[in-house]
Amino acid sequence: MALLALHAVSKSYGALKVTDVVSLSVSEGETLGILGPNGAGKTTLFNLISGDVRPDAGRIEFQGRDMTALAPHQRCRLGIGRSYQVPQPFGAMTVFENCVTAASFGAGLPEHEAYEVAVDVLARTGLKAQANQLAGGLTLLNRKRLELARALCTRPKLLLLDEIAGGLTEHEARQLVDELKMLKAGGVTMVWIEHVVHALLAIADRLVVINFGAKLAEGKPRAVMADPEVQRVYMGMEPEAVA
Ligand SMILES: Nc1ncnc2c1ncn2[C@@H]1O[C@H](COP(=O)(O)OP(=O)(O)OP(=O)(O)O)[C@@H](O)[C@H]1O
Repeated sequence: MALLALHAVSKSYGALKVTDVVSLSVSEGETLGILGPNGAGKTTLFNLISGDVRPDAGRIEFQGRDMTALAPHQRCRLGIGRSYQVPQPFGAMTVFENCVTAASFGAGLPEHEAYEVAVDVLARTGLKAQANQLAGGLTLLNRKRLELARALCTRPKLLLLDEIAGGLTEHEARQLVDELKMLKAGGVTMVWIEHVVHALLAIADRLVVINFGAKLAEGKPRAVMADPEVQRVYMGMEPEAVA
């Protein structure tokens, strides 16, 4: 049974069909990469999965259960954690407080357990030394790490990562990929939207390419990147990554 399954999901904003009859599934333990040009509808797909946006048509299942009508906090409790493209920490709180808040309200943990989860997650995301810093003063890499940490504190079975490597230097992106590889080795199922193709290729088991709201290609990463249609769509974007 798939951990997550989308069945013919559609979403329009006025005349703009942003998600066009998309079906896809994610297996337990898998890392699925999602690629697509700007405005293709990738973040909307995450919004549909996390419940921030309701579909006009179609069905979304998690662990075999229809969750199409559930609110975002209910989906979070079921085990869907997400990071946002633009990090959204509570800037006036410390890194640790941000994590405890995510564990308390996202996962619904009692205080002492939320503290334990926060300590564990900070160690796993390389943020232990920054635990008492205000989130608003972090570097971009650490803001990205905190975005990841806050999602992990909700104890997700499925982790949705939205352009978490965006804006990072090569070296920083490599560090982040190493941390994600450790999470993957620990059994976390991930769906990762990313424009930094080489980062995605370093970890994804499978790729889906979205264009104009619909699936353009799907399969093993190397085969998808060698697809002439995918290369055409990416031409001028990251040509070296598809060579
Ligand atoms: N709430 C909304 N109201 C109207 N249009 C929207 C809304 N949300 C998204 N859109 C439009 O839907 C399209 C897809 O947006 P989306 O953010 O899903 O794309 P994306 O593939 O994630 O893009 P990027 O790679 O630039 O982040 C865009 O044209 C966007 O302007």
